[in-house]
Amino acid sequence: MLKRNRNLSVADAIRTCRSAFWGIFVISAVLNILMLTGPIFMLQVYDRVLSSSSVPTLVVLSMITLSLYLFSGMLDILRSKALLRISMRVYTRLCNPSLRANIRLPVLLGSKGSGVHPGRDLDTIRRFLGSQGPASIFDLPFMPLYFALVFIMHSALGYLALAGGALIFVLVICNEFASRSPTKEVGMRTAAQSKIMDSARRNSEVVNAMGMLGRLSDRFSEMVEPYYFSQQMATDRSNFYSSVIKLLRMILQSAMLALGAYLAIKQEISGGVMIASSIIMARAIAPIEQAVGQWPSFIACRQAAGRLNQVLLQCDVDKGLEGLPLPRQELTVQDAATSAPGEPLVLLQGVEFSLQAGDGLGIIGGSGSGKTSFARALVGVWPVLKGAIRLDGSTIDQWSDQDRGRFIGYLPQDVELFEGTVAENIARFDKDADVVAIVAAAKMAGIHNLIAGLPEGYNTMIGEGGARLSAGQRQRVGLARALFGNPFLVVLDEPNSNLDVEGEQALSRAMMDIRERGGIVVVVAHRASALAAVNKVLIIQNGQQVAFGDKDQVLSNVSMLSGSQQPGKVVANAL
Ligand SMILES: Nc1ncnc2c1ncn2[C@@H]1O[C@H](COP(=O)(O)OP(=O)(O)OP(=O)(O)O)[C@@H](O)[C@H]1O
Repeated sequence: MLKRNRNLSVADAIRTCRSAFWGIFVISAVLNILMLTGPIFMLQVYDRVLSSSSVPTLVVLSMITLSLYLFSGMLDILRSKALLRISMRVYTRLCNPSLRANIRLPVLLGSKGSGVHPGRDLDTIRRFLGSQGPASIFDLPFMPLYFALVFIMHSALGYLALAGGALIFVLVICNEFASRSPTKEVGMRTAAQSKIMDSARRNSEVVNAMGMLGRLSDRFSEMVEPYYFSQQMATDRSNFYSSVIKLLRMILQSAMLALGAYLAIKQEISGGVMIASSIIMARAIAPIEQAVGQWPSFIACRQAAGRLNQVLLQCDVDKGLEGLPLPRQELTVQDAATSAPGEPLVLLQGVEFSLQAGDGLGIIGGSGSGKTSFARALVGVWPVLKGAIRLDGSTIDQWSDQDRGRFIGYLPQDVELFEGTVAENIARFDKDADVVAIVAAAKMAGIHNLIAGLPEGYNTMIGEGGARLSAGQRQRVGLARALFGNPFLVVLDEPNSNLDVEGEQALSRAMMDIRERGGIVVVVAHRASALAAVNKVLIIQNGQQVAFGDKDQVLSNVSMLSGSQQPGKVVANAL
């Protein structure tokens, strides 16, 4: 069945909790009605109990009030629990798309995406949704209820409450505008700081060996000051508005009491109404005050949601169709040009050739000529700006992510292994991988005996990035990973840079195996030995294709040009 994948947006994920949000809305409605328990109790005590001096009435009223308080306490706990569950559900729904976006970002945006952290943004959203922030937002729609009640008590009290409420509302809007940009700035600066931290940690050996610690710390310190400044500005502004609103609330409450007392003196309202209206007023303003307190996290959540949405949308590039037949016959490159993701500069262009099943291509060229760029375009991680790269007529992006992994094997220049066991790395972390296939890939890469000699064989943990293996071992595990599952197209970028003679022989054998089973192997080479198992050669210089054809012919042409009789030397010259 052909199926189109699509990333979930933050709104989609929140929408899946629609019924839970309705539940919270109903709980909030009941809670807000129950909030009137205190003022009504006070009203009754003043106007009924004191005037009648009836102790039984006081006891009954107290019992009812206590029950209502307990009930509202339970509802409050229920609402907090529901919010926590919603936050976890949204988090779980977006966890995988965010992780995928995180992995795709560098390939799509290059260095431009380095400040974007989908995981961190998702965490910000989760924390806000699980906090009391949404609860205070849910309380806001019930404010008119309190104002209406104050109006019912006396219109003068109602107008005063309304004027106070409007003033506070204006302050909330000012707070929103004042906090928006510093909060955004804080987010950006935090991301920049973690970037430095991450890169220093990743390159810790270089930093320690060459005494770069001090200089990196200085660089980090230079970033701390502006970070503190924006953080301080965001907090200062938010605190300022919270304090002003708090002050206003206190003034308003006393003003309500004063106006109530005046009206009571004039015998327009009772003493109970005077107290109750002041309490209701405080209750009406409480959600605004809470919302202002939660405002920085609300803005941070909204900005994180906006960023995450954009990233999820941008990374929704799995336009492939599941179930498209896998390629088996040919690779065609038509006047292809490529550049690094997110970079405008074209790094390689005018590449044109085609290979049939069973072919092996060696790519040679000087340093920085564009070989790796082409290898990346070939496996679909760098964009094809012009022309096309097709496998059996289809461009790589026409296959779904998952299917692509079934016909592409790639060994990058920096091998990039993952924390896990040798077997997991070879099997590309496929939990259902067949052990026989893992061992077959290892044997093909000539590393089976070496793995068997490790302390726990295939179950040996190799550490972060394969740190517990030697460079040559890493390269061969990477080769086995590229060969795993017998992919149709295997692209190897300088696979022999760390190999000994035995390793190079295993590599040549593996390349021959690929060709014999009807696959296509492409190898980027600096050393002539890597060309032993190929029948075609492509020469790239200065970001352009210089020659393509049968190995012997291309090498002898270059040989004639350079006047050398030895193909090995010719290759070296071509590099
Ligand atoms: N991520 C990147 N962003 C911008 N430019 C890049 C990026 N990666 C490589 N380049 C540039 O692209 C050009 C080709 O680089 P590439 O890595 O393809 O060369 P290469 O032929 O593989 O070199 P080498 O043999 O040294 O590995 C170089 O000029 C390099 O500076």
